[in-house]
Amino acid sequence: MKPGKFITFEGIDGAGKSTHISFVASLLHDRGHTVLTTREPGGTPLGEKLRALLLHEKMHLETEALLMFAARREHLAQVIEPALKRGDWVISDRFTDATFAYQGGGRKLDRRKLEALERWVHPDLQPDLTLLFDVPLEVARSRLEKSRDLDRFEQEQAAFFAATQAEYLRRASEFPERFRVIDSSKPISDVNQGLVRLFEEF
Ligand SMILES: Nc1ncnc2c1ncn2[C@@H]1O[C@H](COP(=O)(O)OP(=O)(O)O)[C@@H](O)[C@H]1O
Ligand SMILES: Cc1cn([C@H]2C[C@H](O)[C@@H](COP(=O)(O)OP(=O)(O)O)O2)c(=O)[nH]c1=O
Repeated sequence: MKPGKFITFEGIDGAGKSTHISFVASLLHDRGHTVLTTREPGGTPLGEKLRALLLHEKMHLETEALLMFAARREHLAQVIEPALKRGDWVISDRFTDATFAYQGGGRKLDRRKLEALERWVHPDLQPDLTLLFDVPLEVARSRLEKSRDLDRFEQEQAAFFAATQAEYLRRASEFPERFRVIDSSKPISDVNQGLVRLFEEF
């Protein structure tokens, strides 16, 4: 039983997740919720160390997937589960859908292995709502290049992001009850207005 709500933000790099997280957090805060925002990989001191390795060190694909779930295990135990039990609303910049999309879709790791890890690490928890920021690949790429130095994932080629995005969209149609796809090719103010409408019904 968890009195709080768990909301995740997903999308390929440059789709606009981080830009809209603080907007949604303040929207929910204004409605009287205590809101905790966090991110993956990361969200705990150990998780942030794993994040630095994941974003910058070369490693075997299965090591990558296992470390994503190791960081997630810690994140759930230290941050997400206690917050939801207290009744807080948790917003996470990425969660397990990202592992299915990047390690499964992008890097082609067998989905059954990821499903086994998911059953191990969080058998009874799924997000209440997942916002998938959807944007054409070229738009995401040009926003990224203008905004920051690129990490190990962001340096991948277009085919990798096409496969990652396709897996995100496949999951959105597999789990329509919790996914909402946001057209984030629109200007930031339009995306914000869409989010206001979406949260009126959530
Ligand atoms: N709807 C939008 N229109 C124009 N630029 C945007 C939009 N959303 C985000 N950006 C810009 O694109 C860049 C990447 O956005 P960011 O939120 O960091 O993406 P993500 O967290 O999904 O990787 C930032 O410079 C941000 O200001
Ligand atoms: C959570 C997660 C992230 N990632 C990748 C996607 C991103 O490229 C990277 C870091 O995510 P993110 O925090 O979105 O990067 P940034 O702060 O640069 O916007 O990690 C995976 O490959 N698998 C996962 O399970």
